[in-house]
Amino acid sequence: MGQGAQAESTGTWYASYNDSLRGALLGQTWTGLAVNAICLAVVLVSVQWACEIIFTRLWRLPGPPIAGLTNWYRFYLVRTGDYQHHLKALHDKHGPVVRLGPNVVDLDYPELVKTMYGTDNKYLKTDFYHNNSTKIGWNIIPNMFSQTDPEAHARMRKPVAKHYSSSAVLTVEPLVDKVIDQLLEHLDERFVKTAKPCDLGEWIAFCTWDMVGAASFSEDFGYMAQGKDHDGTISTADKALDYFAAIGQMPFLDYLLDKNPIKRIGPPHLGNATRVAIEHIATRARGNDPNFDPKTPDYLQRFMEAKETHPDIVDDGMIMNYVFINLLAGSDTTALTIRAVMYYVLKNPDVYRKLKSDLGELELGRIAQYSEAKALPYLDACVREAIRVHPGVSMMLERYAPAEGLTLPDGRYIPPFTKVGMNPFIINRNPRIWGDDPNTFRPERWLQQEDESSSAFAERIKLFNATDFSFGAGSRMCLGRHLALLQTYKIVAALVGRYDIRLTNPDRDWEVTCSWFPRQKGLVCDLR
Ligand code: HEM
Repeated sequence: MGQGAQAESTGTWYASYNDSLRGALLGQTWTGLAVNAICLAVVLVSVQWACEIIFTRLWRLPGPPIAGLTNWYRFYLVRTGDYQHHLKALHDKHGPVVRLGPNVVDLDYPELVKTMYGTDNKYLKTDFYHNNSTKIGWNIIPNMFSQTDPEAHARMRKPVAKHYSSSAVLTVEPLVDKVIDQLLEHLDERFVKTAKPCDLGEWIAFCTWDMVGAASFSEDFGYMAQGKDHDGTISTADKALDYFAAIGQMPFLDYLLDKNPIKRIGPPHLGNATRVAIEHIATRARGNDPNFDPKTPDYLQRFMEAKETHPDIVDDGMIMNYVFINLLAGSDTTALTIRAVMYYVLKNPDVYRKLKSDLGELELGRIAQYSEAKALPYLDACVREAIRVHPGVSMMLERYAPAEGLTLPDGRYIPPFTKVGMNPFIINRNPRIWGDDPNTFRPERWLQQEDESSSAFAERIKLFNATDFSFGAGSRMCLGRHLALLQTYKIVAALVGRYDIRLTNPDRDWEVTCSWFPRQKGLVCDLR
């Protein structure tokens, strides 16, 4: 090519490049619109970011410098699968206040539980919870867990709250008993008779999911019958909760991923569980549900009654929401709590011997009544201690600081609308409350010591109870805690009372991965 032709070609290319660039900058082409939108987004995010850094004055608070610049840091911590230990290490290094994001502070002040998680709704849930909303078509419907507006939340909670009280949960005890009975039969047949090692952790998950199905709509999901997660619901729920935990650190990402209106890039849906729930609601509404026995009302029945008594609040969508809360908030959390009790008891042979002899002496029968099991001080101590060292939610329960800000016990000030919170895993290890061995599983701490007066013991337990944060606190406290505890006490009593159980590999520690819930692997046991 001659020099003239080359210059002409370069000139043409330059002109066309110049045109598209101008077009892009003026927003006259699709590329231009996209470039402009991205630039605008970058500018807005940067301005917000700079304002947060400059005006919130949080830069004075301790924490990793990178956390002051971006939420990607806490997103990364959650994705490591070891969130709770990373956070504990940060608190050990920086003290009770750790800055986790540009506008996020994690606190370890048990004395502030009542202030921050009270019943006055001064500290509102943050947008961490938005992504837990139910998405139906284009509509995003907050459920009881994710609702951030206190009035709307109270309206949702009121029609069903009474059915989860400590006395009301006893009405579903017969449904729970049926499932525990099946668990024992399966363990006898599949593991005791064959002397094969049993992955007890897996069976506890099958059992709690079946139990939640039974308590919700009088029919289990068949996980124990099939001996596996036959429809993938359990693993899908795990994935969904891992997604919620990570995306909650940077909630806007949810609109680009799971709630993306053009192409959804989220965790898989709970297809089969949704189908089962809808089928049950439909057959119950038609009055031809073969599994339902009116003498033992289940939760679906209670929710349908709530539709009659509170027609302005409860419609079919809300019934679905209530059912899904039972499934999603109640199965994994309860399973990991039961596993935690079993693991710590089995890892500590003295504790195991003591619990077994206590249970043996009482002749509780094949399945103890909840009232009997709850009244056993050593079982109670084991359950409470396992929940303390291994709380089912090991994530910061995020709230916005109120308009007047928050003054910490040491005088430091947290400005309004900062995301503040406490994490049960950290609070449950605070040495000011739990003494000099907070990391040790020691059920005896819940019992009166030989040299301790009754009044001193009562004072100590009062302090423990006041800072007990494993189920949250105040008006947003866990709705299903009594249901979860009923299952936990009964199953642990049934397993330890009935079998001679040993860890197949007693020297091996289990693997725990934590995003929202600390999930465990490696509770493989020999049952006799
Ligand atoms: C051992 C098992 C469980 C643990 C450790 C647990 C833990 C928690 C925690 C820590 C919260 C407070 C979250 C926050 O304030 O940010 C919570 C809330 C909640 N939990 Fe549970 N939970 C368990 C079982 C259940 C069960 C069986 C249900 C079934 C109904 C349930 C339903 C709920 C609901 C509806 C809320 C939201 C309450 C509200 O905002 O009004 N949970 N849970």
